[in-house]
Amino acid sequence: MDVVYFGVLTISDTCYKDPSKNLSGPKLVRLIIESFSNAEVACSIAPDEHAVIQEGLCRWIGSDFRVIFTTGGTGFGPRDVTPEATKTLVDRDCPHLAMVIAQASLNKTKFAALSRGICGIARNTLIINLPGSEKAVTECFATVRDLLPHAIHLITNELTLVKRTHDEIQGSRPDSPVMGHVCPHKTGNGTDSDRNSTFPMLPVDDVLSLIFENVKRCVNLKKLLWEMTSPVNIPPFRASIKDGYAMKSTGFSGTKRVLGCIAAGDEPNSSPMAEDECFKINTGAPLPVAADCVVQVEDTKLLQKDRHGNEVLVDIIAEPVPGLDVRPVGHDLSTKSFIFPSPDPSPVVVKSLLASVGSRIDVRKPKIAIVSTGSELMAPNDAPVLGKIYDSNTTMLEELLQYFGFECMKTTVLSDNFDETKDMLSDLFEVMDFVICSGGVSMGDKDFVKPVLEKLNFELHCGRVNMKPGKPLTFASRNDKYFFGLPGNPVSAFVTFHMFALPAIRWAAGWDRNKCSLPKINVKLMNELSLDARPEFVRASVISKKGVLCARVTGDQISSRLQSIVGADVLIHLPGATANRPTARVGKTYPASVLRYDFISKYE
Ligand SMILES: Nc1nc2c(c(=O)[nH]1)N[C@H]1C(S)=C(S)[C@@H](COP(=O)(O)OP(=O)(O)OC[C@H]3O[C@@H](n4cnc5c(N)ncnc54)[C@H](O)[C@@H]3O)O[C@H]1N2
Ligand code: MOO
Ligand SMILES: [Mg+2]
Repeated sequence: MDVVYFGVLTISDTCYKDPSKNLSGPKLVRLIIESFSNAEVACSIAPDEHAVIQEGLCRWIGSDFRVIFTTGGTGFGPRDVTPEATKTLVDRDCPHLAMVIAQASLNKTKFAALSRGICGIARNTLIINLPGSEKAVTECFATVRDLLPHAIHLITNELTLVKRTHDEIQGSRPDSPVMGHVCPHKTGNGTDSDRNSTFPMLPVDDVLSLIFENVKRCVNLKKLLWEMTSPVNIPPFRASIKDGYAMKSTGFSGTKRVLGCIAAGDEPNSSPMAEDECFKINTGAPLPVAADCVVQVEDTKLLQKDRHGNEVLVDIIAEPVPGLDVRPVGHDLSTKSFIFPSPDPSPVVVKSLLASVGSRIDVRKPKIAIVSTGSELMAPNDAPVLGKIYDSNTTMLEELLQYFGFECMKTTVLSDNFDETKDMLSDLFEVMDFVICSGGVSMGDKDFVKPVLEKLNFELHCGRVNMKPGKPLTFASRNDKYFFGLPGNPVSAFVTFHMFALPAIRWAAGWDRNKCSLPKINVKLMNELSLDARPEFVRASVISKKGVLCARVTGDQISSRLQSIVGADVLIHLPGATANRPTARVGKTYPASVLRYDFISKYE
């Protein structure tokens, strides 16, 4: 097993004079050894002197040392010069690494703002400045620990080292529960000797960013809807809020003569009315011109009817006050004001609000087709055939589109054939904006989707995502045409539809970016789960226990088992496993994407 060399340089006048005071240096050494079984760590102490610090660093840079941690000398004191001494030695800055450290430290204490440590690459060596305290180095090391194997591989740019980095540093400690760690950067060249996928395994968030960067909007909802003003007042007349009697508020309570009845739909009555007179009126009916208030029927007594049964005299018990139970003209929405107080593209909202002002706009929606690939697929109404399976993805994706308010214009099932796939996609894209395809995107010699896209001159933005399920997800575009290649396993297709295809379609349909992805909540985990090397999106039912949202996993999570979507309210986001974090524990809180509106399965 190859050794990976680390250097730890303590930078402190005090420790230089009295090494027994050096606590953070030995602490770092222990942390490195505990984390990486094949690590060899050299350590040294330098005073806060620019030249001596550089001398110490240069002893290690460019030799076999892959990572140097410095501790101390990063503060605001006049002799704190570690960042300056480091800066002139590095060839390439790593500001984001420094940012991650700062961010994590700031979460613990705002005094972290007084540390000026930098990170950078000097030849083949990564230098990381950490503060001087033992507590700070422990916290900062925990922040960067998992990044180191990948960082080392990237700096050295060696595929063999990637593998070694995996196998030796992270995965194969005899006591490590994490075997087979997956490096998101790992890509092969697809040749006979390296048959790994040529597509880098991108983080989920990077794929979402690629989607938002590349998908164009097919409609400008801002211009079309959000800036639209009302052509009418609601209500268009002063309307009664109650069933009761309309009168003048100046007439006070007491006995009043009933002049007639006004029902919803009647024209506003403009006959004169004295203070001791009133009209019987229904909810929603227009107030008589002479009236300024309504007293509800419960606050009146019927005193007299005529022989036809019509009311003649009523006793008004409650005091009539101006405006009582009257909705003024334009109270709910006035002419020329915005119809939508905020952008909300839900079809229910848009269509009903437009209807309320007497308008109808057919907002252009993305044109979407669903394609299922697989020579093994039978339609659900076919008689069973040996070797074939029923196609569930077509139905599932069609229903999902409908559930989220989009339409599927066409569905097609294709066998695993290059030309058939190419011709069909070519035809579909004559009309469609989106093709949501499932199957045929992984590593098999019948997985033709990626080659077909290349043949059709699509740009493949993503061919693999670091997630489970859904690894081979493919996203490609050509001008204003977009292709999602969801992995064929039904649950992978289900999860990747929600995580990627839905946000893309919503974005194209004009939704605000922060509304495109499923809403997220926090849930308490009810099952202990071993973590996969890939971040995992686990289907679970939500149970509200006295208001606390708890999530129970829906059985076996293998991506072929469609039953795991039964009762699935959320996708719990579990992180990838590390040597220190092999499991997700019961009672721990995790973020979860909400799959459906009725997302609480049970109340306890
Ligand atoms: N050598 C490797 N093999 C596989 C890898 C890998 O990285 N290296 N990835 C695996 C992962 S992860 C997934 S997910 C699948 C995805 O494969 P494809 O997208 O190529 O899909 P197919 O191979 O066509 O089918 C996979 C599976 O799903 C069933 N299927 C497909 N379509 C439907 C449908 N419409 N209804 C129901 N079931 C469907 C199909 O019969 C297969 O069993 O690849 C792994 N392989
Ligand atoms: O990504 Mo696959 O979906 O792990 O089965
Ligand atoms: Mg396949």
